[in-house]
Amino acid sequence: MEETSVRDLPRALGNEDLTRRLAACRPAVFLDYDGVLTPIVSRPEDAAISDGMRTVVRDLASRCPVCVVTGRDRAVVQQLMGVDDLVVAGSHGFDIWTPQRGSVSDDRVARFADLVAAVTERLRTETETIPGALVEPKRASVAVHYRLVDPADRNRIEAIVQTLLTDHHGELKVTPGKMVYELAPAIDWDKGRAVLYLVDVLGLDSADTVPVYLGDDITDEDAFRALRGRGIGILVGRPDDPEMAGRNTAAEFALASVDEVERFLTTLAR
Ligand SMILES: O=P(O)(O)OC[C@H]1O[C@H](O[C@H]2O[C@H](CO)[C@@H](O)[C@H](O)[C@H]2O)[C@H](O)[C@@H](O)[C@@H]1O
Repeated sequence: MEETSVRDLPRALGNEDLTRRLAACRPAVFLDYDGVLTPIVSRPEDAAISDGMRTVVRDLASRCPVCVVTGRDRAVVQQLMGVDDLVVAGSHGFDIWTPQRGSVSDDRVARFADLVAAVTERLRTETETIPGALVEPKRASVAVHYRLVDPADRNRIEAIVQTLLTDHHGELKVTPGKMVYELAPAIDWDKGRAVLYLVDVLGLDSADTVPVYLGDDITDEDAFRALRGRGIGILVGRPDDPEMAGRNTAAEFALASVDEVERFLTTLAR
């Protein structure tokens, strides 16, 4: 799979090649939430979408298919966005919902509810004495955040996660994100699989539709890879951001910030 240094990605805004490709087909837009529709902030519960971004997402959804593909719990992201009529794939694509059909998740996911509950409980108990550690429960996965943890204590979080992986060998997987470990059932499913599933379920697999995915985090790379050759991946972030340092990406284009995302979506919505 072809990957590019974030530093070498062409910018999406004003890019002639991208403009030509988008003009030739109807876009189907897949949007990550944190770092794309809202800036990264210290506490997950404070990541509220701006009125301007909410309006442009709504405008876009009235013109073409729009899906939110997020690591967040589905209900939480719907509440944070103040929008409940979009297709949402929550918990990194493990929990997929459409306004017309309700839940359309892969059947395997429901079997892991007990595992996710047990891992969430252990994370809560074992990180209790680490100041700043945040455990974020979700319907089909769980995150443990260390953004607010003293750097000297972060290895304690990593050790807890490693022990959980050992104790649940073969049934649990971890994906690192931006100052977070995301723990999910170890099934062959991720944001990339979720996007391809949605393309199929929503009937977007036609020659006149081009899937466009906007994401910023490591888990979004699965979606960029999945769309290579059949869609367009756009990475949101700057190469000089320490959380992007040294990263290679399967995305084809870049937007530098949430403000640029809003400008790009505004252009698409016209
Ligand atoms: O797939 P996404 O919609 O981008 O969600 C990825 C994770 O985002 C959230 O955590 C990140 O954003 C927080 C708020 O800006 C920040 O405090 C945290 O450090 C970041 O990792 C969210 O809380 C997670 O559940 C998502 O999986």
